[in-house]
Amino acid sequence: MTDVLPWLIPLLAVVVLGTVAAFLVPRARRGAQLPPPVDPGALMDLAEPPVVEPPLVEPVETTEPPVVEPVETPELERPAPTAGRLVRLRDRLARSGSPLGARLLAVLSRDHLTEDDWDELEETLLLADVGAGPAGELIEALRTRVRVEGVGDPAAVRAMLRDELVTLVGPDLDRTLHTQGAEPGTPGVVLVVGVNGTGKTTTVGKLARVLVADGRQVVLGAADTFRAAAADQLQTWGSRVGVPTVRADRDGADPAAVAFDAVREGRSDGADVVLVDTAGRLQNKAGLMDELGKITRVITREAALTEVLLVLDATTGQNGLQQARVFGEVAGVTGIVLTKLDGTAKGGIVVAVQRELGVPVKLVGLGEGPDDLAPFDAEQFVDGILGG
Ligand SMILES: Nc1nc2c(ncn2[C@@H]2O[C@H](COP(=O)(O)OP(=O)(O)OP(=O)(O)O)[C@@H](O)[C@H]2O)c(=O)[nH]1
Repeated sequence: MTDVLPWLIPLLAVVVLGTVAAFLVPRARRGAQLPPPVDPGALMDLAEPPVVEPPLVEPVETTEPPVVEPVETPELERPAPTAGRLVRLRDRLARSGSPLGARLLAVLSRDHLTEDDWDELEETLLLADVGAGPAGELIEALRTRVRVEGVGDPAAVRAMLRDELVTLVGPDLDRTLHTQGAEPGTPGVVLVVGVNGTGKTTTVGKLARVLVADGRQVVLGAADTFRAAAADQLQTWGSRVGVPTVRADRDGADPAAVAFDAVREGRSDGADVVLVDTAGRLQNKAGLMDELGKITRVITREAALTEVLLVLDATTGQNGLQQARVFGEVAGVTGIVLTKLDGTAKGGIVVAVQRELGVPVKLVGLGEGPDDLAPFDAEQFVDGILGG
């Protein structure tokens, strides 16, 4: 036994070591296997949402100072003189195809006027928006004169019709635009109101030119803070003739505050007239109409309102009368501006609206050109309609 021991011990050691190795090597191989790849989506579901760092914004190095473009001062325009504007523009009335004059003359020139002829005359007047009352009055006046004077040569018929139309339009109405300050040291203040799109901003711009042409110093107030582009539009009108515009520093600002600032600015600048443009409003929108009342009240803290102009679109016909009525109540309208008379055969609205409101038409818009606004005059207007 002792002889076997010296080689038996190493043999046992080899056997033990082999067994241990056989056991350990496969485990080591398994442990070395990589776990299957982890789906990042699955982790995202379980883990806290990652904190997303904002991307680093590289500071932009400016090597050159920014280029400041010089502000170009536009060359000031010289508006057309006020006198004679309606004469200059009156062919627009005739050209706009105002068939009123031509048709009235054609019927009146017939040899023997029958009842049908008189009906036709009345219908022509109604189609031109003269209104039933004034149309009836005109027919009566013409009937009387035809009975007395007879229907003679075309020139006499024309003169007769002209007379009666001028009477209907109102040659004696005071159409003065009140732009003188109510007290010494205060500017005249003209507030311009009306429904959307009738031409208020355009009218304020054109009116500024009329006043500049007459040598007056004007300030504009952009109290239409409702339509974003209105203040820009107004400012453009003003800058063309060197007239400053007071405007809000943000959209939707309080229009009464802008109106107030404009009047204050006009006063401190020693301006002659402040023209205040307002947002278009529907006559049935109570909030906007209240706002108009507020604008009026606030302005008068600084200076008296000398004129409230209601801008009416002549092409809207009888609908304009309804507007006129409501604005008359809320804003105390003192004068009417009839725009777009160049685009309508409904010149008779001049008569109808004056009757409806008891307020004279003071200005008429006869085109989109900057000087296509004219002080209204009954005789020149009728001559325009009759194409004479
Ligand atoms: N043909 C013609 N177009 C006119 C006349 N007056 C104004 N317009 C046009 O009418 C459109 C509306 O004019 P605006 O001055 O913007 O009207 P607004 O009343 O200020 O409009 P809101 O601010 O939206 O209420 C413009 O395209 C003007 O050029 C006119 O006498 N004749």
